[in-house]
Amino acid sequence: MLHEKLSAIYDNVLRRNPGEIEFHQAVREVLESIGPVLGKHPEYAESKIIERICEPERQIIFRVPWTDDKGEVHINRGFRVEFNSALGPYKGGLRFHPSVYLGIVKFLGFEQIFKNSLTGLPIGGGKGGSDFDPKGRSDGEVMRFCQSFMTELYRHIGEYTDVPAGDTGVGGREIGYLFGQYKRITNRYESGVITGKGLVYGGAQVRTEATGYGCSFFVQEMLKARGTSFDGKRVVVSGSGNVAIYTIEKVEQLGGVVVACSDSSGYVLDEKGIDLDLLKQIKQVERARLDVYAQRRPHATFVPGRSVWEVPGEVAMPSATQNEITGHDAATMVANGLIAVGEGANMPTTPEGIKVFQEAGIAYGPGKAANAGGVATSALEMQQNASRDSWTFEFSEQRLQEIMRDIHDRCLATADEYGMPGNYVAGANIDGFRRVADAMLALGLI
Ligand SMILES: NC(=O)C1=CN([C@@H]2O[C@H](COP(=O)(O)OP(=O)(O)OC[C@H]3O[C@@H](n4cnc5c(N)ncnc54)[C@H](OP(=O)(O)O)[C@@H]3O)[C@@H](O)[C@H]2O)C=CC1
Ligand SMILES: O=C(O)CCC(=O)C(=O)O
Repeated sequence: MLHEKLSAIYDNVLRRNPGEIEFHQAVREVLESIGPVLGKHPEYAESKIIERICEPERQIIFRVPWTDDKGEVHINRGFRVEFNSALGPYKGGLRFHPSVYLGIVKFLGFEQIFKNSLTGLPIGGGKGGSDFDPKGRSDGEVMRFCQSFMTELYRHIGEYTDVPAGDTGVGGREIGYLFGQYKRITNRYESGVITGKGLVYGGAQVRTEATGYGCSFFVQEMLKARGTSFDGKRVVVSGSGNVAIYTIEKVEQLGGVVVACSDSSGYVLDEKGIDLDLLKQIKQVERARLDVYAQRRPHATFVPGRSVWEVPGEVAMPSATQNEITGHDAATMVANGLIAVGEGANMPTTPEGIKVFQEAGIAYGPGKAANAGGVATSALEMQQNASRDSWTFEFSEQRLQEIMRDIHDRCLATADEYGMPGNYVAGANIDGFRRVADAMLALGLI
C-alpha cells in the first residue's frame, strides 16, 4: 500500500514514463518502503526530494552503427541514464542484451542510486547499455561494436563525471575494448573513467569476483543473524555468468553445496556439487551453452527450457536477470524448504514473489543490498586508480567483506528503527534513500 502523497507521485511517474514497466516496478518498491520516513522528515516532502529522485538528471540515447565480419552494416541503440549525482559521479554498469530499452536502463539506474548509497562510498547512480546481442559474435565484431559505442559515450563520461562498468553481456573483454577506444579518442590514460578493467592496465583485485563474493558474504550474515551458516546447506544459483560463477566459488568456500545453475537455455543439476573449473572452462573460455556441462560430467543432468527454481534448496541465489522468480516459483521454493534468498541479480524477484518470501518469514536479501559488493569494489578500484596504487587480493577481499557486513547490519538496524524487524527490503530502501535525500537537501535545488 502506498502512502497518499506517494501514491500521487507514483501516478505521475506512470504518466511521465509510459510503457517502462520495469522502471515503474522499481520505483513502486522503493516508494512502498519510505512512507514512514516522510512522517519523521517532512522536509523531504517540502523540498520534493522524491519527485526529483524519480526524474533522471540526464538521459542520453544514441545510434551505434557497426559492421559484422561479412561487412554488413548493423545499427543498434545506445543508452546512458545519469540518474543522480548527489553522492558522487554517476556510477553503474553497461548492459548489452537484446532486451535493453529505456525502461530497463532506468530501472537499473534507479536501483543503483540506493545501492550505491548503501555502500557508504562517494558514488552517484547511473546505468547504460545497448540492445546489441554479443552472443555468437566474434571478438572482432564485439570490438567494432564497443569502439562505435564509445565513440559517442566518451563525451559524456569521465573520472569525475560518470564512471561505467560491466553488467550483463559486458565483461573483461568488452571493458578492455571500451577503455581502449576511450584512451584513443581522448589521448588520456584516465584509468578512473571505467571500472572492471584488466589487472595489467589499471584494474583492481577482486572486482571480477566482487558481486558474487559480496552476495555470499551478505547471505552468510543473514544466516548468522538466524543462528546458522552455509555449512552443508544445499544452494541453488541461477545464471552461469560473472555473478553466478563467483557466487558458486565463494559459497563452496564457505561450506555450502551448489547443486544447480542455469543459463537461458535451461539448468544443470549436479548432486555432487557444481564443478567450478568445468563451468569456468565452458562459460568463460569456450562461451558455450550449459548442456555441454552435462555432456562432460555424466552424473549431471541438463534440463532444457525449465526454471531452475523447481530444484529444492535451502538457500537461493538468483544471479541471472530481473523478474526470474515469480510468485509461483517462490511458493514452490518455500514448500521445498527454502530459508534464505540473496539476490545477486538486480530485481530478480517479482513483487508477488517478494510477498511470498516475506509472509513465509524467509531471510530475503534484496539485490540493492545483497549485490552491492560489485559496485563497492568498483569504487575501491577508482580509489586505487586515483592514488596510483594497487592493493593485494587479501586486503581487497577483506574490505569487501567489511562493506557487506556493514550494509547487512545497517539494513537490520534501520528495519528495527522503523518497527519492521528482519525486513531487509525496508531497511535497504530507507537507509539508501536517507543518505541521498540528506545530500540533496544540503546541495540546494539540484
Ligand atoms: N556484473 C556485476 O558486477 C553485477 C551484476 N549484477 C546483476 O547480476 C545479473 C547477472 O549479471 P552478470 O553475471 O554480470 O551477467 P552475465 O552476462 O555474465 O551473465 C548473465 C547470466 O544470466 C543468464 N540469463 C540472462 N537472462 C536469462 C534468462 N532470461 N533466463 C535464464 N538465464 C538468463 C545468462 O544466460 P545466457 O548466457 O544464456 O543469456 C548468463 O548465464 C544481472 O541482473 C546484473 O544486473 C548486479 C550487480 C553487479
Ligand atoms: O561496478 C559498477 O559500477 C556497477 C555494477 C552494476 O552494474 C550493478 O551494481 O548493478
